[in-house]
Amino acid sequence: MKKIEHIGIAVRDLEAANATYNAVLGSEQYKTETVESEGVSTSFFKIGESKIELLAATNPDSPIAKFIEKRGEGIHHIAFAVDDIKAEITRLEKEGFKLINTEPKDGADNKLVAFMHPKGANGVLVELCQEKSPSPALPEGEGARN
Ligand SMILES: CC[C@@H](C(=O)O)C(=O)SCCNC(=O)CCNC(=O)[C@H](O)C(C)(C)COP(=O)(O)OP(=O)(O)OC[C@H]1O[C@@H](n2cnc3c(N)ncnc32)[C@H](O)[C@@H]1OP(=O)(O)O
Ligand SMILES: [Co+2]
Repeated sequence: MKKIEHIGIAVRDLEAANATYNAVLGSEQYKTETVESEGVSTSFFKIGESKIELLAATNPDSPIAKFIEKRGEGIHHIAFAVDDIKAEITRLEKEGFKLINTEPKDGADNKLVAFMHPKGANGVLVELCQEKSPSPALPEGEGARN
């Protein structure tokens, strides 16, 4: 694992939290994105080589809605950057850790993601994050309409 890619913070009101973290970090979010498959709306702030990801629920069954109901707002997960997410999943499973999803799935900010259950990681939900490779460039002339 290479670095902390982001820290996820569960919030009730994304716009209000954006204003708070704008003031705390002295910079604006560089991106907002809804990932409906995860039931979240997110915004991202750069902080050195890492990021803060604010997460608000988009529906009552969202993991963020459940988390806030049980524990209130706060740190929800830590995401580590990896080069090869499938290899990391295999390595962690061999070490005896329980992965919530063993097939990488689409996350926010152009990433493939997988989660480790908090029960196996001292109460911390761990996310693995791999940058998606850019789509291969089309040969010259292909893809143009005229
Ligand atoms: C935007 C996409 C992506 C990105 O690109 O960055 C994201 O970050 S998406 C983030 C949202 N998605 C997820 O969190 C997916 C992974 N999470 C899950 O699959 C579930 O939330 C869970 C971790 C398996 C828990 O689900 P469930 O068992 O249904 O919830 P419970 O409420 O019953 O909790 C059981 C147990 O686990 C504790 N818990 C829940 N969430 C967390 C957490 N984030 N950190 C630590 N502990 C957590 C919860 O308190 C319960 O504990 P006990 O009460 O002691 O049993
Ligand atoms: Co995340």
